[in-house]
Amino acid sequence: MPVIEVTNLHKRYGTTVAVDDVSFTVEEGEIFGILGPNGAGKTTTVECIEGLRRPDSGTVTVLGLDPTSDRGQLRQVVGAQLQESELPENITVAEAIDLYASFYPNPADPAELMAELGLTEKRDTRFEKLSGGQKQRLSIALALVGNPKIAVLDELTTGLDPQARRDTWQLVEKVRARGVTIVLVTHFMDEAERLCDRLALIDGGRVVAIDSPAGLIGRVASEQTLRFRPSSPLDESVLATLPDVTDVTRDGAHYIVTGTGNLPYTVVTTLAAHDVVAAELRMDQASLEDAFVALTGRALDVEAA
Ligand SMILES: Nc1ncnc2c1ncn2[C@@H]1O[C@H](COP(=O)(O)OP(=O)(O)OP(=O)(O)O)[C@@H](O)[C@H]1O
Repeated sequence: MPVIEVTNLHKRYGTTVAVDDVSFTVEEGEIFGILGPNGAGKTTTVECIEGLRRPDSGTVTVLGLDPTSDRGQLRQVVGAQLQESELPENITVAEAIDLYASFYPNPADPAELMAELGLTEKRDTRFEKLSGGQKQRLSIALALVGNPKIAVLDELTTGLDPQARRDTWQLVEKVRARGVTIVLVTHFMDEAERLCDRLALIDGGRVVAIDSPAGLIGRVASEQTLRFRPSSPLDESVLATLPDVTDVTRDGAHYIVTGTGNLPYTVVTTLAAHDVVAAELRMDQASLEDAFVALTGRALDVEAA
């Protein structure tokens, strides 16, 4: 059953159309990504879901509520990550969590939440002294302190180093494992590919496609390429006649095999049957980025990365 339904959402700021026509549904328990370049309308869309902005037309329903008219009820069930500027610099981690817990009738246990988010050691540290990753973890804690059914996470890992990004991704998976539905706004392909069950590609205020990451990739490229150096000479026709193989070419000592299906398995087992080992084996597969370029006709602008 969908927990969020967005239908023909349209929102403009003066003459700027931020969201032209966006429709999607989010199912209970999934991580739903909203992926698109800067200015695509992602934040405006989730702000309409959070009741922070009123759509000019179209409808948004969240757990049966209208986010604008039922904002009070909505805040009890939707946890939003707060912007950094919303916290005073000298508040400590524990004070911030206690403060936000006081807004809710059935808040999470602050000590448990801090432990789960790896913040226990930082409980008495002031906000301004936290690292980027720690601030991010605190903002996730504040989004979860009300025990929401839905958490909206916007640009979660922007500005974080690679390790902190991976830690944050694990955290998001832990949150989902608790049964929280997650709406994740991002312009990072790897993040979307790793975390999202389904995602909406948004460009210019419109939905370009909605699918699983694998489904989106599969729409634009069903072929894979294997490159390797055979450990002993091999007749190309042995590979070229395999059912999954569409093409075999040579690049010096290397073979480049293109095909579909379970290509690596087919090729490696065939080589083994001829006592040949594939040395320096590398596989190239289309990525979400390739899918984005193919579906929108342009590369993702990552200036804010
Ligand atoms: N408060 C505002 N007033 C005027 N224009 C705005 C406002 N907020 C957003 N916009 C414009 O609306 C368009 C969509 O912005 P939005 O922030 O929703 O996109 P986004 O996909 O979240 O982008 P980003 O990844 O850069 O945050 C942009 O052209 C932006 O400049």
